Amino acid sequence: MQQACVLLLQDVFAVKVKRRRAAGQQSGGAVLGLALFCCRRREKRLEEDTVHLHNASSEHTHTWYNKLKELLTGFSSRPRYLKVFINPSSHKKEAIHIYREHVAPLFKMADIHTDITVTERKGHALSVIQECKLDKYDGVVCVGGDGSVAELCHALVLRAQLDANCPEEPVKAVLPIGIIPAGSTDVVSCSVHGVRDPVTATLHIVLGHLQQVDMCSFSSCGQLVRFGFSAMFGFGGWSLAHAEKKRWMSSSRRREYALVKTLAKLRSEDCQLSFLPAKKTNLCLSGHQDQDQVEKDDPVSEGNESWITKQGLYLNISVMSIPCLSPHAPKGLAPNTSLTNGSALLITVGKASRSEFIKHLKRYNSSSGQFNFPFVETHSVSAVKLHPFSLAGCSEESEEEGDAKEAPTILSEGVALPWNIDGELLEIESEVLIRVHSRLITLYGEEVDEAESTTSCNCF
Ligand SMILES: Nc1ncnc2c1ncn2[C@@H]1O[C@H](COP(=O)(O)OP(=O)(O)OP(=O)(O)O)[C@@H](O)[C@H]1O
Repeated sequence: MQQACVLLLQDVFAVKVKRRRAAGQQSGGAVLGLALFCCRRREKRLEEDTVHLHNASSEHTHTWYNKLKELLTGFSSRPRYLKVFINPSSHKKEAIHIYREHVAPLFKMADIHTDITVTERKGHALSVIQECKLDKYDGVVCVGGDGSVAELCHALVLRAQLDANCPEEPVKAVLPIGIIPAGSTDVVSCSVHGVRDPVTATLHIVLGHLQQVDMCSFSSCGQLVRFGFSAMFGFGGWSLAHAEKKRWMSSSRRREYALVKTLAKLRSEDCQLSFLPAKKTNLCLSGHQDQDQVEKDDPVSEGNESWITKQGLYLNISVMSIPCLSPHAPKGLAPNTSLTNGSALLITVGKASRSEFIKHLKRYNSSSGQFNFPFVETHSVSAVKLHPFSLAGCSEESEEEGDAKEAPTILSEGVALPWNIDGELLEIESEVLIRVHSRLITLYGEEVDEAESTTSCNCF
């Protein structure tokens, strides 16, 4: 006996008339009914499925076909024409293959037309976005890793700002972005899909699932550096700087090498850190406070803004406006950070011994508790100012346990320090101002609480 099932039209992305055809026959043939191409959910994964409706009457079949087509074109968020960027150099150089194999067939089935650019160098996508006519497209698709995604998101927001002739304030990007993961970590893709899966990502695009997402602006000396989702300073910046020197290694080996090297030369940065607590919810997930840090508890008002300022030695400072989920950190580098609440999670890691710091890092890979250390603080913020001093708590030479607690040594003035902004290395000399901008960009996907964990990090 056949089982009845319910298929929601919102999950259907194409309808075709089925005909009986002889081998090699291109057209005509007796009508057999309809095929509905739809999406099925398996936890966070979206999978393609087909439902067959049998009916030998050509008239009935075409009545159903025309009505279903009309209903499907009524979904206004579904794209018809997409600008696609493919980074052929991402991760294992599989982006073009991933696009051809998993993405293009679904776009074709859903009657989505594409205009494809295979990027040739860093900054290529940015220059195309700056010059092309955007209003003919319904969305942009990025096939690549986090660096490519960050470049495109930055490009679209910058373009919106230029088009609006509004240099002072960020302007919401006019086109949504679909992200087909082809990188090594893919935290932005994981944060809106919950899995690193090109089919899931494509089906979110095809079905027009739109998710608004907060972004940050990063500026220094009054100049915009870029728009992005996350930044790490200290351990995260140095680790990326070490990794970039070994581009010839595979990305997993490079990441492991950089982690080990940065841990061996664990250093803390002497900084003045100011932040603007997010309105209403100033989440302090751990509540722990480093006693050695000089803290001005009373907020200092600048205009209508009340900044809290601290000074001290930090092993790492992260600011993340999205949860940064990945298979390595299923709950995210910034767990419970909503994509749309207009705030970011500030995570500060103060002085700690190497073994304590490793314990903190390892907990990202398991379930929780990564903030339950006396040297870790978290705050929900809407802006952060980070002023590194030329004095740095530095233990570059020694590799003994507890190095990071040693006395600071003096670095020369004007030294540019590494920042990891969305996985891209930026070297910045002076104070950096980070502001969170609510719902600055729209991504194809949805809010998810946790990523599917397919790998475990064996770096330690
Ligand atoms: N043809 C190309 N050759 C070299 N670099 C490119 C090319 N096209 C784009 N890029 C640049 O490569 C950088 C990294 O790209 P991407 O993040 O996609 O790959 P990845 O670094 O291997 O992945 P992940 O960040 O996940 O490790 C981006 O800044 C992008 O601008």
